[in-house]
Amino acid sequence: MIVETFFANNHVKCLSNCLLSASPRKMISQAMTLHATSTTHHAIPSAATLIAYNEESKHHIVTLPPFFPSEDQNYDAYPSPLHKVHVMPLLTDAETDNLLQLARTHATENKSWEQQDSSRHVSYPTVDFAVDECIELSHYLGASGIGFEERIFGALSLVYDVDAEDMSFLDLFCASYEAKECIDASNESGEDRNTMDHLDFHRDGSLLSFTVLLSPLDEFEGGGTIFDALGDIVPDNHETNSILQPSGVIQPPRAGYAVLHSGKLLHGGHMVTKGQRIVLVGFVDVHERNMKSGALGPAAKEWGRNDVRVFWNKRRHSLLEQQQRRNGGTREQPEWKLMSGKYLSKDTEERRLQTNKGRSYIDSNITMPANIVRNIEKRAGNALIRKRRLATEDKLLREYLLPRNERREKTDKEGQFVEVMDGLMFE
Ligand SMILES: O=C(O)CCC(=O)C(=O)O
Ligand SMILES: [Fe+2]
Repeated sequence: MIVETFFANNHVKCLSNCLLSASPRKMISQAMTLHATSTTHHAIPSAATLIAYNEESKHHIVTLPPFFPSEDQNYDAYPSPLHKVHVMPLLTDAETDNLLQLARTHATENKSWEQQDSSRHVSYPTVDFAVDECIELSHYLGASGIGFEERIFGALSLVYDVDAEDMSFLDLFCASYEAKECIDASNESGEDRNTMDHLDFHRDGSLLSFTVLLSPLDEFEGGGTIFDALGDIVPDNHETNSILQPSGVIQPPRAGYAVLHSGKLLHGGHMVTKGQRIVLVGFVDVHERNMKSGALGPAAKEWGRNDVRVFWNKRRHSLLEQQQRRNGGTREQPEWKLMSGKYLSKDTEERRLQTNKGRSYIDSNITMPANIVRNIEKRAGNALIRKRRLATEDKLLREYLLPRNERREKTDKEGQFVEVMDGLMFE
């Protein structure tokens, strides 16, 4: 069923060209409403139905397809602002060049792009440096420079419907991806470099995130931000330079563009196969008054369960391979030794009780019954795991950001704190 709902429902505003120079307030007054059509049911939508584009503002909006059953009355808020990934011009060419120069100089002087930074990003160490480590870069981006914070918060505020004053940076850093060929070449010259050419799928700590491309597109191949939820979308044939590429990769059309998305989407840095891709990445925290409390916990728990299933699946495959090698190529069920009595059928349980060995005793020869193994395998299949993971993600995107009328009042905590500080300092 094709329905005109996507942007008509949410009145997603689109930034106009004045984004590059104007204040957020001016941008709001010039904002435009985009309309697009899309499917709301489960058939995989085509790229054309998911991408809306405004020629004047050069603003692309990609809406993630639904994965959570729409029949559930409690979760009909599809698509929410968080289902959208935005690609738009953010920096002028001159600003992009200046930033790239400053970043390159700092990285070279400090060897910042020669090792992975596991101190700031523990689980997914990226090759980067924090902007506040570089005074020149901080000044250039700051209020007396190009006013980057106001610009990016203004853009995020428009497209995600969150007040800019409720946003703060959790992190802002410059990352470098280098193709393997570069690494090999530099290792030949005796240097010990530990660079990255991609970033695995992950979720950021922040509700909102962005990546600004600093390198010109002709300086690298591959790259882009990859989204699990867009992995099934087949880009239209005639759209060879579409921003949406196969496997769910979003590639901005030129340097200076930003990709804005929710950090809670499963995403990564797509493999750079040639050259170097330099990006400015930001994690933006949003004040909790905007969020449904208790929504993230259950989602994270479910994702954790899925990770365990993925782990089990990997182990099963490696066991299968081992067994295949031993048995000369026959692909048989791996034999699972039972570690817990809970998988035993009643008969076996009775038999075990007769032998008076107690419930916790498992004979080292007892293997998991084949029908149970088949069941577990079915539940651990990669396709099913992905489907469940995406359904959980979709549900979170629908409920996490509260509608405006349900958001809690702004508290004046910061204001009071400043008053006390002033009192202490000036009395
Ligand atoms: O390189 C990109 O486009 C994504 C980077 C990212 O997801 C991150 O650094 O957390
Ligand atoms: Fe990320």
